[in-house]
Amino acid sequence: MYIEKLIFQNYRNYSHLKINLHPKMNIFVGKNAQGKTNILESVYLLSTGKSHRSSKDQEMIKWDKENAFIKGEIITENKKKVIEIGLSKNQKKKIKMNGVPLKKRGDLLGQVHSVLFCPEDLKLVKGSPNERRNFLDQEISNLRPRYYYYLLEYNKILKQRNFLLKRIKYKNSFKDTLYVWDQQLVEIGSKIILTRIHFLKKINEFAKNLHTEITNNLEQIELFYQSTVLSNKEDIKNIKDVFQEKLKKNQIMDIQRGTTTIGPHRDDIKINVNQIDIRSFGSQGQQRTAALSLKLSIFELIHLEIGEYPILLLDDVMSELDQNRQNKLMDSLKNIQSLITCTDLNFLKENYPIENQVYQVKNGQLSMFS
Ligand SMILES: Nc1ncnc2c1ncn2[C@@H]1O[C@H](COP(=O)(O)OP(=O)(O)OP(=O)(O)O)[C@@H](O)[C@H]1O
Repeated sequence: MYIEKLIFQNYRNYSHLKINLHPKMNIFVGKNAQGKTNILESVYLLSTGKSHRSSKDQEMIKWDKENAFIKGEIITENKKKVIEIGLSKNQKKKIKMNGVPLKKRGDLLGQVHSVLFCPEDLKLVKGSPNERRNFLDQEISNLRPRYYYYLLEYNKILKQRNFLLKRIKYKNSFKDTLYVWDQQLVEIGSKIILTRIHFLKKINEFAKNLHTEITNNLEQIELFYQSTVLSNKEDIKNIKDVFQEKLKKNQIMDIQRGTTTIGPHRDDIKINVNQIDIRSFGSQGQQRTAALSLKLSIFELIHLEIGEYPILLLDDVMSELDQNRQNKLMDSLKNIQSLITCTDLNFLKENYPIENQVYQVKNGQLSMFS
């Protein structure tokens, strides 16, 4: 799939922008803080309904304006999908697909696929378990939109259970109703755990091959789902039984702490390289390469599942790679659409055909690079 046209109004540092994108490589070059990442962010927004770096939609509205508008025309399976997003300082975000308003952000998931690589990806390996859970949840939701609704439901139940736990501390009779929330938590939480386990197994297969290729056979990667609801049998009934049992076992502790101490909201992904946990023991280079393998695996998995390559967004990553890895990456971009940001064009091989594909970005304005 590829994005054919992008239109902005009062989005970030852009007043107006209208560009036709190349179906293959598009390069955005410019100094720092000119608006290069903002372009990639808009494509991420059109595919997920949210920013990859701001939790508040309003932050994407141009500072002195009340509303922003972002529109993308995407070609997928030879059909055109038009996605429009309207942001407002005092209203909820509005999303339309082919002119029809979508009721929820979840309805947009699975329509347009993009994979973003950015310097912050290192957090995937180095950061807290929350980073890895969010990564997994986001990627699963894009490919299995129903999962997104499981998550919403789970978080709602979890909030209610935690609220009740805090009340039990002061009035013990509330304990009688705890089982209602436990049952619901187990029901939906087990589905989340099982979906994550299956998804991670698929990513693991891709990651193993990609990682040995990227590291010239020097390193082997292995991903494991680390669950607080440990269950050695990966079937739904078994996970439910263990989850229920553990909730009961941890009840006193949960009441004391006023929070639910086990469940998918506390799980993690373990990343081993050459059988060593690289979160704690890996070098920065190893961690970076592992993050790259993880993202590339998602890219391949999307291709396998939907039969089309997603749009690739590379935010300032070329400068992080050595010559060999840059060349490898450039070669793999031949048949897909990519949007690449950079501060110089040193990574381009001399004979690389880049006519009409390089834009100069300066203070929220685009011009063809000459
Ligand atoms: N809501 C907003 N309204 C107006 N300008 C904004 C808004 N949000 C961010 N900006 C501006 O956008 C610019 C940053 O854009 P962006 O993150 O795309 O930079 P960049 O070109 O990718 O830079 P770098 O190479 O440093 O990553 C900054 O000048 C910032 O002040």
